[in-house]
Amino acid sequence: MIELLNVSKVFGEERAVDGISLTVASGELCVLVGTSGCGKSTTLRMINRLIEHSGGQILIDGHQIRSFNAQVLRRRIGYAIQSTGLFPHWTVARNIGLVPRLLKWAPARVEARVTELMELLGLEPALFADRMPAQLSGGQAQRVGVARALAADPDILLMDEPFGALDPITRETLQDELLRLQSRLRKTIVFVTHDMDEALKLADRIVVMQRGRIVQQGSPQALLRDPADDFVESLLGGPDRGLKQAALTPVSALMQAQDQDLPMGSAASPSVRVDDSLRLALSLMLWHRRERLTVIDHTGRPIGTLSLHDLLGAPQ
Ligand SMILES: Nc1ncnc2c1ncn2[C@@H]1O[C@H](COP(=O)(O)OP(=O)(O)OP(=O)(O)O)[C@@H](O)[C@H]1O
Repeated sequence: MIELLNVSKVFGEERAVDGISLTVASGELCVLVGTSGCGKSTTLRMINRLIEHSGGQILIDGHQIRSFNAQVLRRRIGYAIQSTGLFPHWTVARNIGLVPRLLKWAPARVEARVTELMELLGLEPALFADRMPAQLSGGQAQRVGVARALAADPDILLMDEPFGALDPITRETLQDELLRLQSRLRKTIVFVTHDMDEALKLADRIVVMQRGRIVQQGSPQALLRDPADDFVESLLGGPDRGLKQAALTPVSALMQAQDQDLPMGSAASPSVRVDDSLRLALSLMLWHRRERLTVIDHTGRPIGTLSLHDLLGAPQ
């Protein structure tokens, strides 16, 4: 668990972070979001003491971070950044094994861990272990950066715009992989982005910052339902909010199950999977000009229907 209690950071005359309080529970994925210069990266970097806080307290599992040696603390916390920070003259394998080597793991254990992580991140070891960072695409380099952050199996992961420089498709793939990894590893993650769609997709909890302060925090659904002010509402996309909310809700939330003896779509009627989003369902209705879709399970078996009427009746 990470706790920030009334934390500030002053650079010269500027209060980059101005008295923020925040608790990130174990296993939670917390996303800090806000416009450029609002203090997101500074907040993140205070947690692993790359930047020392000027006021307040930061605790990890109940202990003040200042009670730890800064280097020891940093080796306990994974850190992935947009520019990857890979050493250009080291191979991929050597880059990933950095922290375990610093922790003096036996070479065979480091090697096994590097191979395990490369497989976990979809980087075939035989193909990539001996490559240099310059021989990687942006997406592959980001995977290496994430693998390196996970190398010593830290409980806490700090991620600063890790997918920021990627094309939308690669970015989405890596977001999906992060969610898949997180469902398995349950790390405590603080993730910084200025992209609200990324925040809505990834976060258990979103923390919106503005000029060094927290203006709102809550689940993606809670923010969409009830933005605290015009700033949060505009970050959330203003009138696009309805679609963003639909993107977060699965078809299963509103479908009418078949066993309720409701009229099914015809065999030729367009179908949507039960775990697809309501946004996709709406898009299919618009595309096919139909007010009703057949809902199928992952085997393709029809299990219910979803109508436009059901969609419009969705609770806010
Ligand atoms: N080392 C530093 N020295 C002086 N001022 C700094 C330093 N680091 C950050 N700042 C200032 O602190 C403020 C917050 O910066 P920070 O990098 O935390 O913002 P951010 O929300 O992460 O922005 P971005 O999305 O553009 O990265 C900015 O005004 C920045 O200029």
